[in-house]
Amino acid sequence: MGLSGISLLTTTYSLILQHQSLLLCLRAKGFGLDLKKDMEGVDYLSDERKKAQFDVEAMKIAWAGSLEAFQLSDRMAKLVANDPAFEKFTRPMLGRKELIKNTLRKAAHGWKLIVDLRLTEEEAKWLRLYIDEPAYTDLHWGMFIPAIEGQGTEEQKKKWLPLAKKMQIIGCYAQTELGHGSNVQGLETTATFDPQTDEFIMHSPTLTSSKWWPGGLGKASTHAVVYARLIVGGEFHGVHGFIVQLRSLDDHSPLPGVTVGDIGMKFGNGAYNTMDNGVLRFDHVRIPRDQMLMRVSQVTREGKIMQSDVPRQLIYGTMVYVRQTIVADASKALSRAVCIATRYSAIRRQFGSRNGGPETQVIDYKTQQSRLFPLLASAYAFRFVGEWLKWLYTDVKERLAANDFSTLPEAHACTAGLKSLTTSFTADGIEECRKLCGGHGYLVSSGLPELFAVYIPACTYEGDNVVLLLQVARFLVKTVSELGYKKPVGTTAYMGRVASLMQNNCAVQTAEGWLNPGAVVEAFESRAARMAVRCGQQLAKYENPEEGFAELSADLVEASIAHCQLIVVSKFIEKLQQDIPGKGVKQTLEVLCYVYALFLLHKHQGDFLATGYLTPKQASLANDQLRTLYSKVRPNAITLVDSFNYTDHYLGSILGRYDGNVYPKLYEAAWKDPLNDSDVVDGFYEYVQPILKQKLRTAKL
Ligand SMILES: CCCCCCC/C=C/C(=O)SCCNC(=O)CCNC(=O)[C@H](O)C(C)(C)COP(=O)(O)OP(=O)(O)OC[C@H]1O[C@@H](n2cnc3c(N)ncnc32)[C@H](O)[C@@H]1OP(=O)(O)O
Ligand SMILES: Cc1cc2nc3c(=O)[nH]c(=O)nc-3n(C[C@H](O)[C@H](O)[C@H](O)COP(=O)(O)OP(=O)(O)OC[C@H]3O[C@@H](n4cnc5c(N)ncnc54)[C@H](O)[C@@H]3O)c2cc1C
Repeated sequence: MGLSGISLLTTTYSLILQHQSLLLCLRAKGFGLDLKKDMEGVDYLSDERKKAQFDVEAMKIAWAGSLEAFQLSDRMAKLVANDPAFEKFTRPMLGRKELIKNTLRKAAHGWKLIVDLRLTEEEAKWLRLYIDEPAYTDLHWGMFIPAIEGQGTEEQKKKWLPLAKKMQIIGCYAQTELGHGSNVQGLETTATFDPQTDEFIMHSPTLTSSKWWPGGLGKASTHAVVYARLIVGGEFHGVHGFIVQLRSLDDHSPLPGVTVGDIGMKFGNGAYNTMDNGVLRFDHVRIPRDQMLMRVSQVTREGKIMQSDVPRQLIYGTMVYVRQTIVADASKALSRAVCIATRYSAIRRQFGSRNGGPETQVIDYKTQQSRLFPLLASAYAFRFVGEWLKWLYTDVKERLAANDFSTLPEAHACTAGLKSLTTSFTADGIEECRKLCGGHGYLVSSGLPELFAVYIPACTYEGDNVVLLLQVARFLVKTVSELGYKKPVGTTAYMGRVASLMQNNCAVQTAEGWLNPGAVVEAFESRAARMAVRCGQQLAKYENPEEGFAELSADLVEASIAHCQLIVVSKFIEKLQQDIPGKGVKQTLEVLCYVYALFLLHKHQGDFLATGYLTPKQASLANDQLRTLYSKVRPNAITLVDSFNYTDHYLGSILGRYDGNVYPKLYEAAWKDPLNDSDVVDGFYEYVQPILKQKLRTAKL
């Protein structure tokens, strides 16, 4: 089709949209327009794509981490996108029972592909990601298996892992209870050792001890790792994990003494309701002694407690692992929302038409850029910090295997803090992307409402974000208090220069002066160090440190955020010190890195000014530079989101379509809504017509 053909069609559509009643009339009379056929194959974003100042294919590899990682992810994305079994358009319209059945079907189809195509564990992980539907398999692979791997003995791993990895059993992670989630030491479920029979008796003594929330527990799991208070000889010996069979492997019915079910509907349509979060109660259920996970502590046949030289915190190890994966997931969720909002912002036009010419693309408004581009930069920042955190976790895991526990506190603080920082920002960022898309962003077909509904519990699960920042604060306060005699290392190494960070002030004199990694890092280090030291000084005024900690907790949370933002900024800058091939790739990433850092500096300028590191003039220069940076991002915006390499299936958004063919597809989708199956709505004759036909006798009307 030639250009004149396209413009003719576009004009026709706008006329149609303005005169919808006319179209309804045409439809009713059978004059249907084949919108799909007419607009297929046109790339409405091609002009935008031509503006790119970098090699998109090389950027895709930088985003994926390596050529191999890119190829693997791309293969799995296409495998899912081309398989009609993974259709998800109708998901938000399904009732709960249909929804769960549909999810079970997709999970079974996914497993069949994994087996038939002999996919590796890494490929299978990406396949599940692109299926893009929360399911019991997430918890089976993401928590049940890691819990056994991290807390089981060699013998236990040998017995349980092959069964789990062949999916001959399905497991979940049952820790949270109705009465306690954050406070793990407050759990009430008991596991009492019976020396007569060499068994543990699992019991739920109160209503509040009912397990509540575990994903996959409600309907799918046959087994669970259950966290319970270990009681031996009448004494409490801390909370431990136990492998407990819940349902029959023959007919899936709950075993005697086990009460289990789903906890009910959650926020949003579709969304996380594909997951069977469950409730579980035990009535004196007996399990063999060797089903307590015994890497940390062992209970002998005689009922003796033996401690290995492994710290008790390893019982929390699965959470450290999952928090690390959640940081990587934050960049995926944020980049997805940003991809939708960026493409749509280039298609959407409002105001500014001159001499009958086109209106302004909303992406060209500076306000739109100042809201959108920091989110784009954050998606890249989270991608790189996630990559680093994966490295840190792998390193810790190797050390733990060799009984070196020295880096565990740092790993705990980093995973807890970055999980909190990235999920809170991403949840807000998805909602901002919805607003950036105006009214159409509120349509389910934009993909944003479901993405938001699926994503927001990440601020709560795997540790409430405030509770986790308080864990970071404990770590920071400890680091500050030990400065006199212990050299801080890793992410707190900057505290070792606390004296100069407290004294030196920012030297930046011009807006260009902010384009200096050293100046940026020093600003973030000084702010974080000063906030942590200030908290330490305040705490010292309290006789009871716990009381002081509680009293100052809001300030401590802010100090933790400053520390975590410093980590993200530093890791982005470190990434740029590596060799990053491809024309213009490194330069474009540098722009994004400065956008990320200076956006944070602008947003939190109160901290930077209050700690005395910056003058108002320097803060204002940072903001001037930020405006210039937005202009540098603008020509690359579309190709920067193309570099995420998301298929239209994965994005699940009409507004974010690769070809930008938004209006015809939105229009087409509306007619697929079941409400439009008939012209006269079900219920009209019962409830609407009687009102229309009533003869009012009321005097006033
Ligand atoms: C791929 C999967 C898809 C994702 C789907 C999502 C599914 C969701 C699953 C879940 O939500 S599972 C349940 C998650 N639950 C939580 O995250 C609970 C949060 N609470 C806790 O982690 C702990 O209770 C607490 C807040 C850390 C407090 O624990 P406790 O009272 O025992 O400790 P403290 O006295 O505060 O600290 C003692 C000591 O231990 C250190 N520490 C705490 N946690 C860890 C850890 N995970 N690893 C290493 N070390 C840890 C802490 O720093 C203290 O150290 P010191 O100061 O004594 O040196
Ligand atoms: C979708 C979803 C899936 C989940 N999946 C699982 C699962 O598979 N397995 C599992 O075991 N659990 C699961 N959970 C449970 C989850 O881990 C807990 O909900 C989470 O740890 C938070 O605990 P809580 O609900 O007890 O919150 P609470 O601790 O009751 O938090 C309520 C409020 O109190 C505040 N607060 C609590 N303690 C403090 C404190 N010390 N200082 C200051 N403020 C505080 C919090 O900030 C929050 O604002 C899931 C939850 C959700 C929403």
